[in-house]
Amino acid sequence: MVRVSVPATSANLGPGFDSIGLCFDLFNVFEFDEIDEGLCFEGFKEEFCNENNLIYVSMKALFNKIKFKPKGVKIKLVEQNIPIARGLGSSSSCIVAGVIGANAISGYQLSKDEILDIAVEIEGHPDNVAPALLGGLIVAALDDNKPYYSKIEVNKVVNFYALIPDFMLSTEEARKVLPKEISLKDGVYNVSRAALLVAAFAQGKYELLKIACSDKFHQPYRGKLIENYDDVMNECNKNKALSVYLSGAGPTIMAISEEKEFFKEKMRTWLVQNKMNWDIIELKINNQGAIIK
Ligand SMILES: Nc1ncnc2c1ncn2[C@@H]1O[C@H](COP(=O)(O)OP(=O)(O)OP(=O)(O)O)[C@@H](O)[C@H]1O
Ligand SMILES: N[C@@H](CCO)C(=O)O
Repeated sequence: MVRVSVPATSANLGPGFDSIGLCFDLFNVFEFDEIDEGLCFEGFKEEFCNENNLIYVSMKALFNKIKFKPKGVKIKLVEQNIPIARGLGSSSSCIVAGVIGANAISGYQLSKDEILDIAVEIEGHPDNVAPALLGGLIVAALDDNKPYYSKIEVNKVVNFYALIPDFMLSTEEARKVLPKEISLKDGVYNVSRAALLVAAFAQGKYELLKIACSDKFHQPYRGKLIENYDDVMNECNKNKALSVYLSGAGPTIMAISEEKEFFKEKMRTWLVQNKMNWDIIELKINNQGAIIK
């Protein structure tokens, strides 16, 4: 049996659409076994117990690549801590776990970079699967669909608060509302901020995040899909967040704050007063990425 633990991620970080992502200490845990025959699921909701299960699809991608035929496969969901379709990388946790689990079952034939290539091919963009696999802050670009990346270990502490609504927003739906083209002005706005964001994390200059985390590529369009989006963003800013951005494809809104309990308690009280059934959790950066236990 192989046990794989895959962390949550927050992609885009504002301006880094499809290219920047950060890894957090919140894990989904899976177990993999080669069995005598068939496909067996344990611990999953009924809707995921079939051949379309993203973990199984990801396993098959690796098996096909190396031409390995398992007799049968058992996949167990041991812990699901990453909420589904909330912008915290639940799909990349499944993809990364599946590819790692299949690599283990078939005798560890592929390297981490080869695992990443397969995971990116399945997800279509690298900004969730790369930090989930490798940890830290990942900056990545695709060239001919192959990912090229650089990892920054983030060691200077800053507090991240995920404000998680009680409704889902799938990445598929959230990509449908994006514009096909962007203006040069918006391009310059995002390119300059994405570069500033990476430098701010590399040098621990978090005071730059206020400017660096803003975006014109996706947030203005996706914000309209999220009830209370503007109110939550404004309230985080009122409570002196260093920065606020839409995590991944949303609907989770991520606030970065130098304040600790004060920020969390103020926001929690405000959510209750406004009868909004959102959760707020503190997340710590994880520099390690997915592990086999
Ligand atoms: N435990 C699970 N078992 C099977 N499939 C899962 C599981 N968790 C997530 N998924 C798959 O991932 C999909 C959600 O992925 P989606 O990309 O929409 O959101 P996300 O990955 O949570 O957020 P984001 O990509 O914005 O960070 C689900 O519809 C399902 O297909
Ligand atoms: N970069 C992706 C992240 C979600 O998977 C998006 O914003 O659609």
